[in-house]
Amino acid sequence: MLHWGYDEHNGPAHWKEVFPVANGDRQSPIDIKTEETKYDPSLRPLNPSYDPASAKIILNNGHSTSVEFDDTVNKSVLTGGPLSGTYRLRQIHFHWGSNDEAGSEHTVDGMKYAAELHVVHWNAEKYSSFVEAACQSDGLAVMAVFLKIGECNPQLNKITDRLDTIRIKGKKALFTNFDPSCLLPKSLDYWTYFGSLTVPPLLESVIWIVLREPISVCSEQLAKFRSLLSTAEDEVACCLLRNFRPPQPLRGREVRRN
Ligand SMILES: CCN[C@H]1CN(CCOC)S(=O)(=O)c2sc(S(N)(=O)=O)cc21
Ligand SMILES: [Zn+2]
Repeated sequence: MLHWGYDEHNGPAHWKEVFPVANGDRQSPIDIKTEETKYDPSLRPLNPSYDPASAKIILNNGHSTSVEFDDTVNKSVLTGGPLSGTYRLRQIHFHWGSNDEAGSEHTVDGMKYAAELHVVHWNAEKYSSFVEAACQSDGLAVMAVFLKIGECNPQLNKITDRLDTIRIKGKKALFTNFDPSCLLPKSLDYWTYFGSLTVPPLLESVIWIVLREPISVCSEQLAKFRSLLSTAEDEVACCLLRNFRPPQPLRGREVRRN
């Protein structure tokens, strides 16, 4: 396998050839069987607190589009929920499919949403860098938000309207004055479980916080994500039509809810 991706020859079924942890016992995403989730009274309300000035750039890394934040200080953080300590906002990115019927990474009782937003944070209280945190079992906290096909989402336009300036892999553009809270649903009720990155290196260092209420997205907005290229300037252009990993075995893990 050359470089990992989402095509037939380098997609999720091949990742174990280079990243053996792909067959580990705390891999993500998972299918959330709602009847088997366990209410946990010790779970606290989620407390995202983001400063729009932390937003820096919007980027196409060939696998997704991300907004990168200044994580050199505790300006934009997530506390509460299942977390002990302060997790610092690093970046947000999206996963989508080649059609509106699939695209989310987590599924709920087997149901796929059209796309999924990931808000990535790292444990800046215990670890001195993102890279160090990414190798620790409690190093990362990713909040997942489902995107349900329906009305166009005006907040999402802040991102989709900029994608034509970063079509080619590696392209980035200034992107500031953006608070990702504008992409969160009304309710911050969630499921939580211990898992991994859903992209190589698939590190088993993520506390997943999956919001139960979806936000909306329309077909036209999804089409803009699919028009991003997974290829660089000097390569034959190839659209990033899908970039979701399918659900992985639960291996006895518990999914708790607040
Ligand atoms: C487009 C973002 N690609 C990845 C970039 N980083 C990986 C670097 O590993 C040391 S990261 O840790 O910020 C994350 S978390 C993540 S997922 N789908 O599990 O939430 C994907 C990525
Ligand atoms: Zn992701």
